[in-house]
Amino acid sequence: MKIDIKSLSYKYDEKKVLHNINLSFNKGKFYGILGPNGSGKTTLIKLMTGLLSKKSGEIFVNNKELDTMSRNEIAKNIAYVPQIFNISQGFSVRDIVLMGRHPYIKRLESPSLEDYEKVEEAFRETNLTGLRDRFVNELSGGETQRVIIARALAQDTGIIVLDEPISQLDIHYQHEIIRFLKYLCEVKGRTIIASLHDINVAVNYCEEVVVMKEGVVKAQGKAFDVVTEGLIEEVYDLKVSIFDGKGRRYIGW
Ligand SMILES: Nc1ncnc2c1ncn2[C@@H]1O[C@H](COP(=O)(O)OP(=O)(O)OP(=O)(O)O)[C@@H](O)[C@H]1O
Repeated sequence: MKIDIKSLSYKYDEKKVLHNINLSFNKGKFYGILGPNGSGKTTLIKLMTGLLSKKSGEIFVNNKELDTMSRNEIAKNIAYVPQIFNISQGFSVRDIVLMGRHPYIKRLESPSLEDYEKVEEAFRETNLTGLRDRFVNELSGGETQRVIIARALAQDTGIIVLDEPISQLDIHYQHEIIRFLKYLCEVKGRTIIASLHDINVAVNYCEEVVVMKEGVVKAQGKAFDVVTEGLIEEVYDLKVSIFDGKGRRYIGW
């Protein structure tokens, strides 16, 4: 399960926001996309999940051009966890997670036994079993984020793309979600791509990072190799110090 991006550029009306992006995301790895506000992370994510249609360049999902894939086909390959999830009143946790099965349920048909089993599995994996009958608009931010991740799991895709999955969470839930994403890569072989604002999390948990600035990929590769004091200063315009200890790397300012 992989995504290959070749010579991708994008503009909103006349404003060019991505410039000649070339990237590959490979099976079973956890990728972090870093970069300052407005550097193009969300735009890139929306293009690779088919939410925005590209204007130049190529995006391949498992060697198939994204443009040639139906919405359903994309949804069977890539699950998307958005940055902001507006939940309509009146949906239970179970309703939302079952929505992950939509690509598999034929029009006018009811969910199958397999659909319900996938939903139950997603509940178990995200520790949501006890919350399944609650209304989603009555949950905390951390619980809501877990519900959206559970929906992505129920979608049963090889690739999960998340836009800032932990930026609204306290450190307990940040840790829980990041560890869970790592487990999905290492144990379940999923490809995880997440935009992240926390450089410390990206460096210590992601196998590879992509660092963007003003719509350009400034660096990509193994997190420990790529994230240097010089690169952070160049990209974020901020002097930082990097410390190593107990097998971890800390970026301080
Ligand atoms: N719908 C839109 N119409 C016009 N310009 C947009 C639109 N969405 C984003 N932009 C612009 O595109 C650029 C990239 O935005 P994008 O949201 O992709 O960045 P980002 O790295 O995800 O930012 P953040 O970290 O703040 O979420 C910014 O200059 C932004 O103002």
